[in-house]
Amino acid sequence: MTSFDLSLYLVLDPELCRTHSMVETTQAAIAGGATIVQLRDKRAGTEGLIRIGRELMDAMRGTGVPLIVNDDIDAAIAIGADGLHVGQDDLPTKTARDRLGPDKIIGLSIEDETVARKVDRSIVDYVGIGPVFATPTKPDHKPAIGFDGLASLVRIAGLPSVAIGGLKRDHVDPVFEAGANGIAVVSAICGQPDPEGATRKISDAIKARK
Ligand SMILES: Cc1ncc(COP(=O)(O)OP(=O)(O)O)c(N)n1
Ligand SMILES: Cc1nc(C(=O)O)sc1CCOP(=O)(O)O
Ligand SMILES: [Mg+2]
Repeated sequence: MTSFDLSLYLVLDPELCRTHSMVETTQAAIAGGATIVQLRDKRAGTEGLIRIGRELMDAMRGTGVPLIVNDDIDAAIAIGADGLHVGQDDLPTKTARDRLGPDKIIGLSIEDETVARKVDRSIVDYVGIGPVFATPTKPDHKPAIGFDGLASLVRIAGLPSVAIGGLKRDHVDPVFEAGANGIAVVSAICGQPDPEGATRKISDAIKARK
C-alpha cells in the first residue's frame, strides 16, 4: 500500500483553477504543504483525464505526494495514479479493489450514518466526509452535516478520514477536533492569487496543532 497523509488534501477542479493551471496549482500547493492531491475534472472524459493526469504525475514525481483520481478507474489505471476516490453513486469499492489490486489507495465518500455503517473496512482505505458546509464548488452536494455530523461519521466509519465541503483555513481546528485526520479543500487553494501561500497558511495551522 502506498503510504498517505490526509492532513492537507487538495482536490483539483479545472473550473476553479483559473489563476494558475492545474499543474502550476499542484506544484505550488505541494511547496506550501499539501500532502495528497486528487484530480477531479467532471468534464474532461477519460482521454482528457489521462492527458492531464500524466502531466500531474510528471510534476509530482519525487515529491512523495500521492495522486488520486476521482471517479474514473480507467483513467486512474492508465495514468498509474496512486489511487481512486469514489462516491456512493460511482463504481462499487469491491470492483475498484478487484481492478486496482491491493497496493492502490481507495477513498470513499460518506455523507450520512446509513452509508457510514456500510463501509467495507477491508476494502476502503479512507473516507471523505461531507459536505461540512454547503459549497458552490459541488452544486449537487448532499445536505450539510456541520462539525457535529462530521464527528459522528468519523466515529462510525472507523477509518482514516478527511472532511470536505466549504472548508477554509479557519476550520482546521474544528475539523481535527471532530476527529478527522485531514481537511480537503478546492476553492481555498484553486483559483487563489497565491496558491502556495494559501496552502501554507492551512498547513501552518495544521502543524500548530501537533
Ligand atoms: C476527499 C473527497 N471527499 C468527497 C468527494 C466527493 O466524491 P463524490 O461524492 O463521488 O462526488 P464527486 O466528487 O464525484 O462530484 C471527493 N471527490 N473527494
Ligand atoms: C468535491 C466535493 N465533495 C464534497 C462532498 O461533500 O462530498 S464537497 C466538494 C467540493 C468542496 O469544494 P470547496 O472546498 O471549494 O468547498
Ligand atoms: Mg464521484
